[in-house]
Amino acid sequence: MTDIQLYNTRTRRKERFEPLDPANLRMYVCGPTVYDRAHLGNARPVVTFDLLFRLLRHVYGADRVTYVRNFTDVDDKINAAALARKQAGDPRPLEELIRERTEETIGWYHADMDALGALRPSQEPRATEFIGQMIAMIGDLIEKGHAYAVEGHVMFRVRSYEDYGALSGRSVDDMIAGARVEVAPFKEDPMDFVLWKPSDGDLPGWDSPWGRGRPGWHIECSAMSHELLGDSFDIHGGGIDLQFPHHENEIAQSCCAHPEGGFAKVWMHNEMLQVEGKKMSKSLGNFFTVRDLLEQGVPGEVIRFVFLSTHYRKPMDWTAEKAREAEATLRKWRGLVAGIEPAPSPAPEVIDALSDDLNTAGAIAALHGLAGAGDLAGLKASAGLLGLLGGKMTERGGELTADDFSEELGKFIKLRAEAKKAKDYAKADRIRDLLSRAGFSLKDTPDGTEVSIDMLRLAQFLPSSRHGEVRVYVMQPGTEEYAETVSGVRKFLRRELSALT
Ligand SMILES: Nc1ncnc2c1ncn2[C@@H]1O[C@H](COP(=O)(O)OP(=O)(O)OP(=O)(O)O)[C@@H](O)[C@H]1O
Ligand SMILES: [Zn+2]
Repeated sequence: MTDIQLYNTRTRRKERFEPLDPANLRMYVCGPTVYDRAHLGNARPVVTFDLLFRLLRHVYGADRVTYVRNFTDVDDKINAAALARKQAGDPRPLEELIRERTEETIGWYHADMDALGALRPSQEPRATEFIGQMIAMIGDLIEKGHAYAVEGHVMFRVRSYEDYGALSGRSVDDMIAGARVEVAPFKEDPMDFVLWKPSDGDLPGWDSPWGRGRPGWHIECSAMSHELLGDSFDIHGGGIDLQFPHHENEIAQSCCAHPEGGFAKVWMHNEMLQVEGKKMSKSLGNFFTVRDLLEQGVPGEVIRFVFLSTHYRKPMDWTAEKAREAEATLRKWRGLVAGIEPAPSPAPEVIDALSDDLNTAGAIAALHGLAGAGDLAGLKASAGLLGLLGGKMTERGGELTADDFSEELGKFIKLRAEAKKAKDYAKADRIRDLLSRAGFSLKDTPDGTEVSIDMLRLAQFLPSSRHGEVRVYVMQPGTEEYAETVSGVRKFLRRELSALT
């Protein structure tokens, strides 16, 4: 059995990983609050823990690893986003706007993370589906003296848990000094944090022994991980920004509610994606989204490769130069392995590197070694373990060109020219607009009208879900999607043509 070493934030050293139950490995990773598109920083834990998931599946067996990553779909940021829409004049009830917002965001998240080659976790629980378990856990904490109800709130009594701060290696008093703790008159102690809070008006709320309200953020993860993974599980992950207070609070809640279990054995944290030395974050406004990059034509596989080039515990920047180098390497390797059957197993040096606390830079160096030595079957199998070179080619959009529709487009251009000549500018504009809806833009030049095609617009325009936003980047001539896209667009153009004439 391969020996896996992982750095445990809690003990602050690399440890030999020993599963609690080798037949049932369990990992929980804090997922996104679904109120907006994921920024590039949010993708870093996804790629990091996807890689760990793949490694564990390889070493222990694919059906022996359970990976849970939650969606936080009840949160004040979501409420604020929905409220903004309502204030902008949307007549629908807030509840409906909230649901629409979270559904939409989860769809975006899946599409973007799929594009990075991340496997879907085994389970993706939504907080709103586990409110009952949260209420039960909070009730239990009150009974055990670790929490108190006050003014419609339930607060966790931090001083009741002796080991509070162990994960960060700091005392409660140091943490108070360094943190922005919310002062509320009803708190027994400034460190106490919210387990439950009242909801008034049309804010989302559930009935509870403490009145109509909603859970605090931290209790969500404690309740969901307990429900799905039990009192003790192997690995808990997330970004280092969550270490305090979120993970300290999760530990306090879970260990006080279930003192018989050990909660998470290994704590793993990815470092931050930075912009000029600062964490990329929504609140600082220094972010761009995964979707922005995909739209610029950067293949998801390139984004993944750039992440993997830096060790997950080191801060990193995104640069266009890194993306260019990654793309050149991937293209070269794809050229080499085309048509080659992958070896039955990844190369030992690649497995060894990954097993050393996910030494991805070492693994990539080993891939270069395999390519250099001409071991192409080994290269293909080993790259697969890193989630690279698999499946379809992640080509830039653009294989599909306006030439594919030259017959139909020619007719539109002719009709538009005729309309202009007859001074029917409304009709000429209508033709331009309907083409632009499908992603075609027209440019008049002295030599005639040039047509260019915006792949993303085109993919979004097509109604079928097979043509989701991501697909377009993986479309190649000769594939089924390609043929479907061409015929879908052609149908639309013909229908509009016959309506015009
Ligand atoms: N710049 C970053 N680099 C790496 N990981 C990050 C970064 N920003 C957030 N994360 C991680 O992304 C995951 C999702 O976090 P969450 O949804 O709470 O982010 P957010 O609140 O939208 O982001 P922000 O911190 O920008 O407000 C968490 O695991 C978090 O640690
Ligand atoms: Zn969490």
